[in-house]
Amino acid sequence: MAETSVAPGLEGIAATCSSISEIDGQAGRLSYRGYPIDELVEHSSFEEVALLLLDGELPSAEALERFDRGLRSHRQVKYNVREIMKFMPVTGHPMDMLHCAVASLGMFYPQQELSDSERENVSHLDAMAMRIIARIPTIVAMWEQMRYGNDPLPPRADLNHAANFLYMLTGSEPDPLHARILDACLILHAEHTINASTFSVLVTASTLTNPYHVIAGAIGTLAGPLHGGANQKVIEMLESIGRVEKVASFLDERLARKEKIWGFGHRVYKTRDPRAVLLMGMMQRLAKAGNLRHSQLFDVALELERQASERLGPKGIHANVDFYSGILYHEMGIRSDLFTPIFAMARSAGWLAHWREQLADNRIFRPTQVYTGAGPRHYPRGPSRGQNP
Ligand SMILES: CC(=O)SCCNC(=O)CCNC(=O)[C@H](O)C(C)(C)COP(=O)(O)OP(=O)(O)OC[C@H]1O[C@@H](n2cnc3c(N)ncnc32)[C@H](O)[C@@H]1OP(=O)(O)O
Ligand SMILES: O=C([O-])CC(=O)C(=O)O
Repeated sequence: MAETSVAPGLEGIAATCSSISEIDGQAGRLSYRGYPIDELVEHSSFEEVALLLLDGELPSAEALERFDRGLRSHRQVKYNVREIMKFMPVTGHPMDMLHCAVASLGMFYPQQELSDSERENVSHLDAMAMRIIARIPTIVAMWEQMRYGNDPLPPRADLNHAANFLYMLTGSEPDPLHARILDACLILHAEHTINASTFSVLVTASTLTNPYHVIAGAIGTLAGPLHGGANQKVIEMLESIGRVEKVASFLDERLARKEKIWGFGHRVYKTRDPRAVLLMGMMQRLAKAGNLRHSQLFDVALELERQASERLGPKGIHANVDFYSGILYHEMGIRSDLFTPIFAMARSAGWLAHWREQLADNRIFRPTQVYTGAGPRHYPRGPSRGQNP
C-alpha cells in the first residue's frame, strides 16, 4: 500500500487555484486581483475593493454606484434577528454573537442548498453576498448598543460603509479622519488568500450549503487567537506591559516560557507584513497631527516591535496585521472585544469572493488521513458490558 504523508497545518500544500489575491511572503507584498494594497488603500474605498474582489475587475462608476446603493439599502436587519439577539447573554463575546446572528440569517432567507441554476446565476449570488456584507456591521453595532441597554440606531443611508458603522456604534457622526482610517483598515483586512477562515469557507461552500453557514463558519474560525482573535490579544498585551521600560522584561519572561508574542509571526510572511507597515504609518500620521489619545500605548507598541523584531526577526518572525490594527481602533474609542468582529466585517468581502470562486468550479473537499488508532479488536462481553437492555 502506498504510504500517505501528512503536512501538519497543510503548510505549503495548495488547496485550490485562485485569482483573488496574491502574497509574496519574502518581499512582503500583497495584491488583490493584481492591484497592490498600498495603492488600493490610497486611492480606493472598501466598497470598491469589495466589488473588485467579488467581480475580478475594478467596477465602472455606474457599477460601483449600484453596488454602493445596494449595500446602503440592505443594512437594516430584520426585527426578528434583533429579537434573537435579545436572548443572547450580554457577557458573551461579540464574535460568538456574530457567529449565531449570521447563521440565523439563513432562517429568514431560506436557501438550504444551491441548485445548479442558482449557482450559475451571478446576480442571485451577488444579492446574497451584498446582503451579508451590508448586514454584518449593523449586527455588530446593534450588539454594542443592546449589550449596554440601549436601543440600536437605525443605519444612515447618507453615510458610507465605514462612517455608518462608526455612527451606529457610537451614536454620533464620526470624525472624518477616523472614518477614513477605518475605511483603510477594512480594505487592508478584506482578503488574504487561503488563510484558516478562508479555507473553512472553501470546505463549507463545497457542500453547496447556504452562504450564511459558510460565513458563520468562517467567523467562528477567525475568532481564534492564532488568527483574527490576535488583534484583541495584542491590545491586552500592550496594556499589561503599560510602559516602554517594561518591554524588555516582558519579552524576556514571555520568550523564556516559550509563549508567543501576539501580533507576531505569520505562516506566509517571513518579513514585516505589509499591512502592519501601513497600519503603523496611519498611527504615526495621527501622532504627527497631535491627535493621539493613547500615545503611551503606541510608544509601547513601537518599542515592543523594535525589540521583538531584533530577537525574533532572524527566525523570520515579524509584526503581522493584528499588531497595529487594535491600537488604531482603540484610538477611535472602540472596545477591544469588537476588534475581531471588525476584522470579520472586512474579511466577509474576501470570504464571499472565495465562496463564489469555489462554486464556479466545485468539488466537495474530502481529504484523507493516516490512521494511528488501535488495530482490529472485538467488543468485550461480560456481566457489565455487551448486554443490550
Ligand atoms: C490575521 C492573522 O491570522 S495573522 C496571525 C495572527 N496570530 C498571532 O499573532 C498569534 C501569534 N502567532 C502565531 O501563533 C504564529 O506565528 C502563527 C499562528 C501566526 C503562524 O503559525 P505557524 O506558521 O504554524 O508557525 P509556528 O507556530 O509553528 O511557529 C514556528 C516557530 O516560530 C515561533 N513563533 C511563531 N510565532 C511566534 C510568536 N508570535 N512569538 C514567538 N515565537 C513565535 C514558534 O514558537 C516556533 O518556534 P520553534 O520552531 O522554536 O518551535
Ligand atoms: O493569511 C493568514 O494566514 C492569516 C490571515 O488571514 C491574514 O494574515 O490576514
